[in-house]
Amino acid sequence: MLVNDTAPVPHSTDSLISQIPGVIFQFYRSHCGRMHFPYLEGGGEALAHIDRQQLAHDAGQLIEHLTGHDHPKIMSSIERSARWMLPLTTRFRLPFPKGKPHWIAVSANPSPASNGVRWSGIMMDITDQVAEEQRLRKLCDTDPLTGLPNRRKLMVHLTHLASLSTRHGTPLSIMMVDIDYFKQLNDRWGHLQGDSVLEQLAVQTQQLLRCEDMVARLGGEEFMVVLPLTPLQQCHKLADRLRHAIASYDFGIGAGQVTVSIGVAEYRCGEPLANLIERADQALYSAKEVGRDCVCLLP
Ligand SMILES: Nc1nc2c(ncn2[C@@H]2O[C@H](COP(=O)(O)OP(=O)(O)OP(=O)(O)O)[C@@H](O)[C@H]2O)c(=O)[nH]1
Repeated sequence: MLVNDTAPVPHSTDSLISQIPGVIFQFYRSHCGRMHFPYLEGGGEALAHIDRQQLAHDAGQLIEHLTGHDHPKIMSSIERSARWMLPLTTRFRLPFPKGKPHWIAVSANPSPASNGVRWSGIMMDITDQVAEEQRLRKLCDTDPLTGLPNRRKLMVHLTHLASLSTRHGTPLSIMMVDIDYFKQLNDRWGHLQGDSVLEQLAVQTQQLLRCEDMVARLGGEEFMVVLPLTPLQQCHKLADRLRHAIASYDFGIGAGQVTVSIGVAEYRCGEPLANLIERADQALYSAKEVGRDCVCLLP
């Protein structure tokens, strides 16, 4: 007998809803802040273990126990949606009994109800999608050879630190680090050995820094180190320690074969970042000019 797979199979709405990979809900919040789900139906692994009966009476506990910053984030989304009658669109991590929390996306429309606001909407488990987004973001932000942040990631970070420095008047310094005669090193020892030097240099530099500092590969044999809460003189000392550590390290071709020149500059509150980078570049240029394997600074 032939079966027509494309013909809709008759379903009751309830059995259809129980099979969808997410939940349909109504959520109510009274003017005094009491929250509950008058309606919550559907399927999906992450949402399967939640206590629906409890949520039908009180949703406050579930929301209060959300992971990380999700509680204040979701409360302010609810508040904004209720105040301006705008769609509620957000995502949060739902604790999962075994393993990592699952990411849940919420999309709901508000409407005024007696003594409060009622939202009608859907929740979907988007854990796989978020993992893929994180993987792609890491790919965009990382230098594939050394695993260090790349120029793009560095600029986002530096912009954030510069605005903190301007707001709080705190010091911020950078180092521009460039390997000396890297072309000769490649020519003499081969490109693979050159790559290995870059990788090891990344590790060596990171080991000298505090966890809030960042070292990034700008491209080729050039790196930048960003040091929050660090004035110029302190940055100068650290740069000299780094220069010395590199010069005395054996990168697999004998100690003393790899040296770096370093340009150091300090951020002036409120200036464009391009000016800071330009000064560090000029300082690096001076270090190359005076013979390499040294540190120069420009305040
Ligand atoms: N092995 C390797 N070499 C690279 C990579 N990226 C850039 N280079 C090489 O780095 C060299 C940089 O050469 P230059 O810009 O002339 O600089 P330098 O020889 O270090 O000279 P100074 O900076 O003036 O001391 C070039 O030969 C590039 O091919 C990389 O990812 N791996």
